[in-house]
Amino acid sequence: NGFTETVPHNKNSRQYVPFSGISYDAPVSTRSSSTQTNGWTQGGDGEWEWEEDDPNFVPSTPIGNSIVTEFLDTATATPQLPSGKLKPKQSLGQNYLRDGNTVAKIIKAFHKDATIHGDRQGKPLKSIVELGPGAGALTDRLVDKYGTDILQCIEIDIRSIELLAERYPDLSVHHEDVLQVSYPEMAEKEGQPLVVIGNLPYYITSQILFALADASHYGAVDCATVTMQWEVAQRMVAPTSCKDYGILSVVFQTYADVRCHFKIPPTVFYPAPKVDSALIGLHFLGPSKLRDRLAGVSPKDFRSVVTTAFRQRRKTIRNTLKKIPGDAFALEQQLPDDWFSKRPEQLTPGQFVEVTRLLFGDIGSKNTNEDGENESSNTKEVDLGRKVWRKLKHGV
Ligand SMILES: C[S@@+](CC[C@H](N)C(=O)[O-])C[C@H]1O[C@@H](n2cnc3c(N)ncnc32)[C@H](O)[C@@H]1O
Repeated sequence: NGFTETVPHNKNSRQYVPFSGISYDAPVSTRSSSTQTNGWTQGGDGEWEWEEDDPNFVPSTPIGNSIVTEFLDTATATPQLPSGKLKPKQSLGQNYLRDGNTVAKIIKAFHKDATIHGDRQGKPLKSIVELGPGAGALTDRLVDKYGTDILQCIEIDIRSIELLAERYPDLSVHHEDVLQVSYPEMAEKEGQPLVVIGNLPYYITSQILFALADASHYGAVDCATVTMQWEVAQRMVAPTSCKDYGILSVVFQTYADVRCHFKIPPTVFYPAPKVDSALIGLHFLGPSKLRDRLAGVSPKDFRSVVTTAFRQRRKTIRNTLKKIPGDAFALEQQLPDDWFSKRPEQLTPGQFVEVTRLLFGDIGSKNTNEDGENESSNTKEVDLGRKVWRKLKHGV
């Protein structure tokens, strides 16, 4: 499929063509150059902290009723924030969309993602999930466009639940922590994969994305159109050998086709965050294509290799891989010499898959019964795992 790169017999003789599943709707004008800003911290080993999103994020504007009212006065054609009822809570990452044009652009991009891009072409649009509807900036447009029957929302803030219940009595809004949601169960109930949209709370962006990746093991989520910090978006789409290339790039470029729709300035949010944002479209491959792309390796093993490698960004692959228990002999014998001397950011997602395969073998080869016999040589039957990327404490 153009992604997996197998190691040739003569290990020094082959050209490796990096996979690129990335596309841009619009040219992306700037790349961040700083490694210290925008709410991401970089550890002493050079790796960005991806488990706890955005630890330093502080909304720039003090929060109060008067500001909400002022905003209502000045932004007539924009999403409505009911004065006094829904004061933004920084602790819940509440930066409401206040600009009608941006909402319209997001909905347009979502519609494309949900009906045209990836494998969605020709598939009916039947089950939309909005993450964090808040005061309903996106919800209003979604209800206008698709009605309440095929839309459901997940929101942790009871004030939003009450507000939306008043506004849309027929709309299903689950009062739930988005990190605890079981997407496979939701999709099973719906009888089809979900399409997801959300202006995400930035303090948990990558955890939400990792939960979606796990859900894709079960074909529970087809696509997601979501906002995130510009820096995080850059990491999602970064090509190999770029400074932003890291765990998020390798994982999501393996699991999905990733698209950066457009950049979003802070001014369209209330309160305005200190950072730019981006709208990203993800089309998950689903279990069958993902298994092909993973060339039979287990996502858990893949995770070990990728996270260990990027935890020691400065080290060469040879030194990093010493730390991973696995078939070091097979690796030493078969891995091309020039791969050993590379640093993790120089390995394509496909090369990470190949390194994992050499170290750990494929899922089918490990699936033995008590007598040591192979129970299933067909890797297509093997479960890819329910909690590989999301934290153990999250979800069921
Ligand atoms: C950036 S705001 C977006 C609000 C609205 N969709 C908009 O665009 O104006 C993020 C929303 O996610 C909600 N939220 C934060 N943490 C959440 C969680 N763990 N589970 C569910 N919703 C959460 C917040 O309450 C808030 O409504």
